[in-house]
Amino acid sequence: MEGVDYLADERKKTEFDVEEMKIVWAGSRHTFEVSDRMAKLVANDPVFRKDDRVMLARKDLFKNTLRKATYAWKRINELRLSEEEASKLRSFVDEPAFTDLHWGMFVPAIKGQGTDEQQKKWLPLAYKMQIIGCYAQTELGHGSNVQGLETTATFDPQTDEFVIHSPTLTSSKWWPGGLGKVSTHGVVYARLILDGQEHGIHGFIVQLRSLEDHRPLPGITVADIGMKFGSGAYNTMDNGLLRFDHVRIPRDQMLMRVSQVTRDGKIVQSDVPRQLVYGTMVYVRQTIVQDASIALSRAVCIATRYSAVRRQFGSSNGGPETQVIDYKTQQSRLFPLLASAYAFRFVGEWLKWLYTDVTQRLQANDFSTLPEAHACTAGLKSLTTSVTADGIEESRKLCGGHGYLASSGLPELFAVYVPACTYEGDNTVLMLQVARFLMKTVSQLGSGKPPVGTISYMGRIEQLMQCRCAVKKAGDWLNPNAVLEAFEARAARMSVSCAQKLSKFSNPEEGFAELSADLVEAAVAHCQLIVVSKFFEKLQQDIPGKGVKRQLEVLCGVYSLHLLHKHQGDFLATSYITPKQASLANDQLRELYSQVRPNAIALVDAFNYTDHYLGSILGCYDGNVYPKLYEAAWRDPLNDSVIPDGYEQYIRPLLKQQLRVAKL
Ligand SMILES: Cc1cc2nc3c(=O)[nH]c(=O)nc-3n(C[C@H](O)[C@H](O)[C@H](O)COP(=O)(O)OP(=O)(O)OC[C@H]3O[C@@H](n4cnc5c(N)ncnc54)[C@H](O)[C@@H]3O)c2cc1C
Repeated sequence: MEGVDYLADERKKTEFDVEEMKIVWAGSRHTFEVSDRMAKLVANDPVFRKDDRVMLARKDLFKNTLRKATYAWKRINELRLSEEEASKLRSFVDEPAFTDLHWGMFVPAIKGQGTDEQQKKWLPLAYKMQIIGCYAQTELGHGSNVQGLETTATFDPQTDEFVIHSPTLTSSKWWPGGLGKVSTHGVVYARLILDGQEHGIHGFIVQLRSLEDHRPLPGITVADIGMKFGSGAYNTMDNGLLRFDHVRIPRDQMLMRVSQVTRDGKIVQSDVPRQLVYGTMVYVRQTIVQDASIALSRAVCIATRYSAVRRQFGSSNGGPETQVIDYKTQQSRLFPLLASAYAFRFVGEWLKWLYTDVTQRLQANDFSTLPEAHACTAGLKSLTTSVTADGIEESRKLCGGHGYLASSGLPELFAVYVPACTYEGDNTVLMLQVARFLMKTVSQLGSGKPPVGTISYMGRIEQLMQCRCAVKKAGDWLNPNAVLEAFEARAARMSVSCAQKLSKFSNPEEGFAELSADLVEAAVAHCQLIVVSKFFEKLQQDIPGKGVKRQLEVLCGVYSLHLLHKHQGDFLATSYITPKQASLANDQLRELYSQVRPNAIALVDAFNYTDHYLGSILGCYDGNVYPKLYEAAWRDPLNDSVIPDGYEQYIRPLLKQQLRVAKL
């Protein structure tokens, strides 16, 4: 039945002001209004339809993406949208496309690494999309280890040019999004060679295709790298391969904000500090953390709504069966993910602030907080994307068999999201960077240089090594100080334990390699502490709206206590808590699940996602799941005919025992 809200009873149970929670989730009333307007604009425009995406063959899929991206650009111009509105509109189109790399990597690379003249020359062209750019760093044989890249940029003083060359097969650029079929230009990373001497990896703006007929320029071989994981998903993107055969570019196309090559082929450092480049990295990683909260909240919204619709067992006297959301096992899998989505939203918001703070400090030549900010963004990128990828898959399982249908939206969401664990830094490699920072911090304790920002708890190391948990009853775990101290003591003790083990090795690098798995665990503990503490900080703000703050307190409790329960081995092994206190934490966690239950639907409604954006029959707002699943099945191309194509050729000969004469 159209217009009936099958989740209305659930919505009546809500104990807080959902409209106010929408503002909290969006970050501000202004952001909420912009998002709401852009989401509806996209949802109501048939060009942005995406329910057929998983069934399209690659070429049709790609052409359709080109159409959507170009049409979106047309609408952005027609409606004179601001940068904020345009970026929201693109995100609600919800389809990976060359534009993501153009706006997300190519433009920021020129802004961050180009001189003022270079920015003046290239940015206006990029802003109007008169050129389309990609970010070409990774090679077939080299990804995480950027210093191992093989592409060369050799300066030719005779012609005042760089010669860009791919000396081996493994030096072929491999993966850059937008490169395969669309980009006209790329920021290409290559090994700088001056007078036979190597000078490290630098970025170069290289034109790849003709602006007249789109053909690759002489010396350039470029193509798509082929189908990727899943249907639809990231296959809308033309990730590409690229080889250079002695391609010449003018000297002024090396990005020279930090290092410059002079006319006579000398390298000089500009007065711009090298550390400025890290500012861009902090920016990109904070957007990844924001995206993690969005992807996780989408999956959780689908799983929560469907869990309230789906019923199994427990019928008495012919009454309805039990809603699966009422099973404690379902709650213990689902509600921590719901709480994580909110936790990541708030830590992402804080990272945005951190980026502004870092930028201002860099401009004032203050680099003191940079190592901490760098470690913190690397760690949070790694933590939030890993949890989100696993959380989307868990949400799929929470939807039982129907979660496996493409129309649930979850398989495609997983396939499109999971590479976030790899790009912009492999998650394990990033956690190892955090671990290095932690080990350095521990080694400097007592040197008179107090740890700052998210690592400042290490300044209280003596207290954190000795203190014991004071919890006596389950309710004591609601005290933020008790929870924070538990996470601080665990993180500090794990780091110190690693440092002690490391000190036994005569060669520290060998020790680091040997202990790397333990070091990653210590880094994860540190990053979980950051998320927990930022959630508590959020709760200290003035949060208006009936019952809104109360719900967030419950979610914060769920987030922290589920981590404590899941990692209780760490907390017990570091002797901060006793088995009895671990058990009390779990009792409190169960109690919190009961408090989330009546509000679960409203908590996912607060994300304010349109049915178009969710792209899931199981997650639709009205909960009218079954008729929609039934209708969707009939729309599958296999159901175009009752008798399938291939019946005469294969099924009939099989059934009639005529395989010897069949044309197979
Ligand atoms: C969808 C997608 C889009 C991409 N887009 C772009 C793009 O636009 N531009 C671009 O330049 N690149 C792009 N990339 C490439 C991406 O940045 C790299 O894949 C990424 O940096 C990881 O590098 P890798 O593939 O070499 O992995 P590897 O480093 O080879 O990882 C393989 C395994 O080795 C482990 N490992 C590696 N080093 C260490 C170590 N020191 N210690 C312990 N373990 C280690 C990793 O944890 C992993 O388990 C994209 C990749 C994907 C999947």
